[in-house]
Amino acid sequence: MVILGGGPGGYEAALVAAHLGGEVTIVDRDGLGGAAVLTDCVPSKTLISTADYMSEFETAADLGVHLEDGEGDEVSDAKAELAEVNSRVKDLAAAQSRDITDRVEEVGVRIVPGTGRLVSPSKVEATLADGGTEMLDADVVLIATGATPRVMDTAQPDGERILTWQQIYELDALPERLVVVGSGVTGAELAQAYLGLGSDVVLVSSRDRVLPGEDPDAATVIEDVFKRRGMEVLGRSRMAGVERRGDGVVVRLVDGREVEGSHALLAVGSIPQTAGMGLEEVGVELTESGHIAVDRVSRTSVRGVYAAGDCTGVLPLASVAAMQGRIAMSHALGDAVAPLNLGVVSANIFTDPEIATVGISQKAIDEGTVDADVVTLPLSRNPRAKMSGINDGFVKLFAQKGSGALIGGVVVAPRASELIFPVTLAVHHRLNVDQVANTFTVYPSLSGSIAEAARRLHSTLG
Ligand SMILES: Cc1cc2nc3c(=O)[nH]c(=O)nc-3n(C[C@H](O)[C@H](O)[C@H](O)COP(=O)(O)OP(=O)(O)OC[C@H]3O[C@@H](n4cnc5c(N)ncnc54)[C@H](O)[C@@H]3O)c2cc1C
Ligand SMILES: NC(=O)c1ccc[n+]([C@@H]2O[C@H](COP(=O)([O-])OP(=O)(O)OC[C@H]3O[C@@H](n4cnc5c(N)ncnc54)[C@H](O)[C@@H]3O)[C@@H](O)[C@H]2O)c1
Repeated sequence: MVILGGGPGGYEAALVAAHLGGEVTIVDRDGLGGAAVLTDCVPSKTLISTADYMSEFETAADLGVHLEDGEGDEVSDAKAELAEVNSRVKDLAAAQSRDITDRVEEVGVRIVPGTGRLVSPSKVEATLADGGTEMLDADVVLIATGATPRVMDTAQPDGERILTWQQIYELDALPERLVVVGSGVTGAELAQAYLGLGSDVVLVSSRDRVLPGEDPDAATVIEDVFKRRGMEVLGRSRMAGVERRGDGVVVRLVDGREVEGSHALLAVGSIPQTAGMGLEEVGVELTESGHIAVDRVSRTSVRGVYAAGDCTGVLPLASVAAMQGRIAMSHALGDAVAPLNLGVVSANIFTDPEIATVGISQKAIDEGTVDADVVTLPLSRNPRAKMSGINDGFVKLFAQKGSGALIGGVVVAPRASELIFPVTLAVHHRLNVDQVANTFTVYPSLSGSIAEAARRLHSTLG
């Protein structure tokens, strides 16, 4: 088995293939763990952990805690040393990459540092990082080369003041005024992170509201929190371009307005890394957007060539990339395999509060493609939330009409990423609302609201 790309799609596949007895080689350009570990998921969540920690100081007084400086004067703010924060982020990412390298090497996987391209369905040429090339024979090839930030001709990153999300960890001082362009998940998460760290932040959002692809109630909560904490959110504002001016940057909008800042962060989406790799020459079908077309067991249009992760555009999450990679290897090696089921994927947006989702969406219900009952409980009525000073957030559950099977849910809360698991378990195993409602929860706990929402849905049955 030859795997191109050592991100979650590639390395998780390698582990499964090795356990199933395959002889596995990974060709990887940037380091194991991929963009997920080195520049995207892991660094952003580590940065956000520092920002979250700092926002605890802002609400400390509400819980009766007053912070003093050395002279006994009350202070309400902590200060982030960005150089220290970024050095922790990069060390942590590098350590995680090393851990993954050790894990795959322990099970006998060979790692070839370099760039791979397909010569035929059974041959991969690796241009080696330390010079030269190597031809690798393969019974099975897995392409897991990920995606890279989309860059516009009129908005070229310079790595100093005009930055992609992969370049921000080189900053050694906090941007005074950061203009974040794009209010998808990447833009929203990082805009709030820098706000929490102490920057002035302007969020340029091309749509009516932030997080356009997400649950509208959840996005409304987040936009309100952003504004309340002092972020300037420019709705219906599309960037035309960005340039350096004096000591700062100017983001030009298509309607002629200009937004000035000390730095700009571009978060306007990603493009798949599928060009120049011999894919089309070998007959691998690409979609219009340049993604590799795959089925639910990760097969491409060419026998023996599989693809997983962001290069497929199925659902750009590390967890989905890993699952696609594992499925590909199990399928190729003849092990039992269940096709990918996107209906049970749980995802989380690491804003404060977090937004976690699983299963069907509010949009599917509103559009009439799913017939479901909905109950939403604000967290402000939950006893544990009151004790902890949590005012924003809710639990929303979707139950299939008639059967009462739980088919989806949204949790907006601190650590919603942890709270969504019982809902995911219920959706995955098609538990009905009564089974969830009659399960013990700790008193007092935020998860009590999940059981309570299920209890309310009981009244809609039959
Ligand atoms: C800012 C940000 C935050 C995110 N946060 C989360 C999160 O919290 N949770 C989550 O689930 N997802 C998150 N994601 C999404 C997640 O990072 C991706 O879905 C994930 O990285 C996809 O994994 P992958 O294996 O497909 O590719 P990648 O992680 O991109 O890895 C691909 C690897 O392939 C290598 N490569 C590319 N071309 C070649 C070639 N020709 N030859 C050899 N090697 C090659 C690259 O160097 C890289 O090492 C985030 C994304 C962004 C942008
Ligand atoms: N916590 C997580 O799991 C996490 C975090 C980040 C990203 N991701 C994954 O990556 C995917 C992509 O997210 P993303 O936010 O990087 O990209 P995206 O494509 O979802 O969002 C980009 C946003 O930029 C806007 N945009 C594009 N051009 C613009 C312009 N000229 N001016 C202003 N706005 C413009 C788009 O309208 C869009 O809303 C997510 O759907 C998610 O699957 C996951």
